[in-house]
Amino acid sequence: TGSTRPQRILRAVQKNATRGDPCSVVKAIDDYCRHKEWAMNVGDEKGCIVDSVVSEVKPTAVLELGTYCAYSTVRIASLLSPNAKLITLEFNSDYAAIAREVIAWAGLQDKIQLVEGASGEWIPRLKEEFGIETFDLIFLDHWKDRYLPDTKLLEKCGLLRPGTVLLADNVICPGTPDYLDYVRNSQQYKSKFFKSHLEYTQEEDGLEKSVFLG
Ligand SMILES: O=C(NCCCCCn1ccc2cnccc21)c1cc(-c2ccc(F)cc2)cc(O)c1O
Ligand SMILES: [Mg+2]
Repeated sequence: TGSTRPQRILRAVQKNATRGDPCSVVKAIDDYCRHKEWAMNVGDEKGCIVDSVVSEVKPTAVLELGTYCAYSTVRIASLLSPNAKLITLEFNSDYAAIAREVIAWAGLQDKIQLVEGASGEWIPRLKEEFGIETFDLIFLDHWKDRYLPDTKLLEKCGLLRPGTVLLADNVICPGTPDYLDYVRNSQQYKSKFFKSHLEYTQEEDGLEKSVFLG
């Protein structure tokens, strides 16, 4: 049996990136996925928008929903202050295993906690299991039909505070219409769309940045 796409991405990182150098890990994945085979990383174009939001928010507590091969995990964590922490949730255990190796190659295992499981099951447990009060930044990049229910669950669990930023990938492609409708029409959010393209393609996509107002 052959290798999987995540395994080939990890191999490209181990071949082309420098241990302990997150930027080289990000570049190795982008080069592989742009020139060899497409994969659902947020990618370099949308990644620059993610970078600018992280730099503006300066979060100390970050939640990522959807790790995949840890491309955005590494990209975000590399911008965090020394005491900041990132919790990333991955449902697929094969993806999680690869992600752990990519995170280790980047040398970011002390900043990142990878949790395996479903958002609906884990969000209610985050406060107790990880001593989290509220998150400063949440990156939504998991099942597109879970963005809205999980946002409501995060509200219900008291994991948002006035000023918490939700940054959502793929709001155009594959699309998250019910989530967009909610954050753009709710009095509890100030929402802004960042037009971009689907990773490594010319297809339209974008990120939605929504500030929770409380
Ligand atoms: O599906 C996408 N991502 C989600 C993957 C599965 C997440 C599973 N998961 C992880 C944590 C977690 C916690 N709870 C429950 C489930 C959970 C995705 C797809 C495309 C895409 C694909 C084909 C195409 F033609 C165009 C676009 C592009 C993207 O950028 C994407 O992100
Ligand atoms: Mg995505």
